[in-house]
Amino acid sequence: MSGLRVIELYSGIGGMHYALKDSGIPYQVVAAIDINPTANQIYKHNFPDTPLWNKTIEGITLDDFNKLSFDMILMSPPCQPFTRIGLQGDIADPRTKSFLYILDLLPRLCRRPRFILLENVKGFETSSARERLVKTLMECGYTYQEVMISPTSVGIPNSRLRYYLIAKSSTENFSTDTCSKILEAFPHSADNDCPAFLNPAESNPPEEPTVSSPSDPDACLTGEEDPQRDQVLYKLETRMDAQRKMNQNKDVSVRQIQDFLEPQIEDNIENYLLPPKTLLRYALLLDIVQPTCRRSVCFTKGYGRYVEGTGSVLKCCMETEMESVFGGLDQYSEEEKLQQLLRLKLRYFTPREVANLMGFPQSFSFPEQISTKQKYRVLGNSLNVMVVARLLQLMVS
Ligand SMILES: C[S@@+](CC[C@H](N)C(=O)[O-])C[C@H]1O[C@@H](n2cnc3c(N)ncnc32)[C@H](O)[C@@H]1O
Repeated sequence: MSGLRVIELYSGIGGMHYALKDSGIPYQVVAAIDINPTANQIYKHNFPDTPLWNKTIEGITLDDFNKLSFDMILMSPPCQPFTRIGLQGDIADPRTKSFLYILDLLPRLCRRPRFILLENVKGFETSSARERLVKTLMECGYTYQEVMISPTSVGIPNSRLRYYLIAKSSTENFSTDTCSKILEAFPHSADNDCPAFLNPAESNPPEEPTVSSPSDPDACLTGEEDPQRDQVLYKLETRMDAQRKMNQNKDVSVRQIQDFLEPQIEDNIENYLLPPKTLLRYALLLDIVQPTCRRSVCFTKGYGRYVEGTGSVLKCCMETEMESVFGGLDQYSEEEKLQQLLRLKLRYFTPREVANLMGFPQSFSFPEQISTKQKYRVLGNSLNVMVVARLLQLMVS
């Protein structure tokens, strides 16, 4: 196949571009489009030869899009309108405007792209934006498959459950079987009896998708059968939380955290140790992992600044047992408490390590002037490169 002409919308730091590279598909990114100056600096630093448009998507005319004559759209529209903890403004949120503009343009393009891949947060699957997307794709004669998947599916010890949609123009040679379910594993894997693509001719109009139990263990906290599930062991953790983490750590199909750590961090560790104030105030809320673990929670853009729910921290002292520190913590004075917590030697993952856990290659780097806070921020907005690479291969094959 000759190189596909690709447009990367909402390009950020180029997660989609790295996924394309990783997929082995011959390609040429003919335009990357984003309005974030920091993300754009990082993108330019890593892909100096790719045309990068610092423009709002809705400010680009149909004519300009036609001139690009592209075969593939890759896009991760802003997720804030769809996040479960957000206001869920959905299509009424101004941040969805550019996405609706793309849906409006698609039927009017002189030459529609052969492939479309979209990434978004869990929550998108029940949105009106998703309904409109699916409706537009069907009207334009695309076959598509939706997938909800986390990087643990590609052996990476990080939870980042995301919604993906892959679509191909029906002029391509595909299976005509239907599958309206949102898959929870890669299409055609042993876990699925669903075919890879949903054919518009045989499918029903878009409706509320069915998602069975979430594949992301961090999102799977029902366990109603266990009467002791809510009993707190230590560190605000219930028996069920502990069991879930233990099961994740036993899954040898997932690599260990230590494979993703920077080798020379000891020289620089002071910059990443959790400060005493954070330890004292938030110790019970931290998600703590150690190098031998096979799990970590999703790194968000607030990592390093906020503690709760922004990403795991690393216990560097292997000799100190968590239970020995957290067991009787509430009986100590503040000073004693701090001494206990310091024994764990807790630190943040470095931006490089977060990038590793998100599947970015070693060739990816940040320009010198980008601060640590900015690095965490743009990484938190990005995606898992290896998951997208796998979906691209499935879409194009
Ligand atoms: C979820 S992030 C995408 C991240 C990207 N896939 C990556 O790997 O870094 C969404 C991006 O969309 C950009 N964005 C939001 N609204 C936009 C618009 N109307 N036009 C262009 N870019 C926009 C933001 O600046 C942000 O970088």
